[in-house]
Amino acid sequence: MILTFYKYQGTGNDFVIIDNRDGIVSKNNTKLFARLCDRKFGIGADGLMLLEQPQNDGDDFVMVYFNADGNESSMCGNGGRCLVAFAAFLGIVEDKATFTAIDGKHHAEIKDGLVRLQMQDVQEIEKYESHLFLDTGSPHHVTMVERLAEFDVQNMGRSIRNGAPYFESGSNVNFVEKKNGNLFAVRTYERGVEDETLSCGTGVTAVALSMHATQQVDQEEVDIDTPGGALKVTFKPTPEGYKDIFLIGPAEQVFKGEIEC
Ligand SMILES: N[C@@H](CCC[C@H](N)C(=O)O)C(=O)O
Repeated sequence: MILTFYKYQGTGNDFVIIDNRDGIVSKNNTKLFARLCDRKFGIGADGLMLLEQPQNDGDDFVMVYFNADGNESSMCGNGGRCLVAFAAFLGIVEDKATFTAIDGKHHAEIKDGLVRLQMQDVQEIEKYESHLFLDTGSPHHVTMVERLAEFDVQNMGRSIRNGAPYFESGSNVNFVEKKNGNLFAVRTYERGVEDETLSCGTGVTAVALSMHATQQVDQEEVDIDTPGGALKVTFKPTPEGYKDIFLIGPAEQVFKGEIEC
């Protein structure tokens, strides 16, 4: 079979996207997804997404996300932003979109060339001496470091991701350095990619909330520099947790192709 695919990137977090509204691809084809994401034997990507027919009232589409290892995983923030740009490219949406992903319903808007994606509310942030842990749709370990540019994200990230208390199910691991005011630099080790990626949307969302929760910042808007580009996170702190969380940044189509599978 010849499969048409699209390649997108959001601050360097890159994805293969397939329009699966007619169900041409089975969601259980882990081997195929891993091969398509392989940077030497396939197209190459941090993850793969299927855009599927909406199942719920008011939705424009369904997002199904797989990590580069081919396994379906939890929410991908940059992926969600890219899928909204893809839905606009297909003409499914104009400047506003509503879709369901594994963590529930999301609203998004395309404005001034950026995709503004609403993330799920976050009720709980676990604070430890050396780090924080929270779920922003995907699990994230957040730790402050000095000299982030020289930090060994690959080895430190891998050992935290595989160690206690995460073990096999794992966590994504974010290393953060405060730059100035409300600007932070972040590098992320992603589970399922098992490597540092150039950016992680749920990761920078976790960092922004963690920096607010630990009084590193008092604004309700945090700017994050990732190795792949700049993202912004806005939110409302309430006594019940963080609400109205938005992940804002660019998402662009890189190319379209066909592959035999
Ligand atoms: N790159 C993503 C996160 C993708 C999921 C993650 N690797 C996991 O399995 O938890 C993002 O932009 O949020």
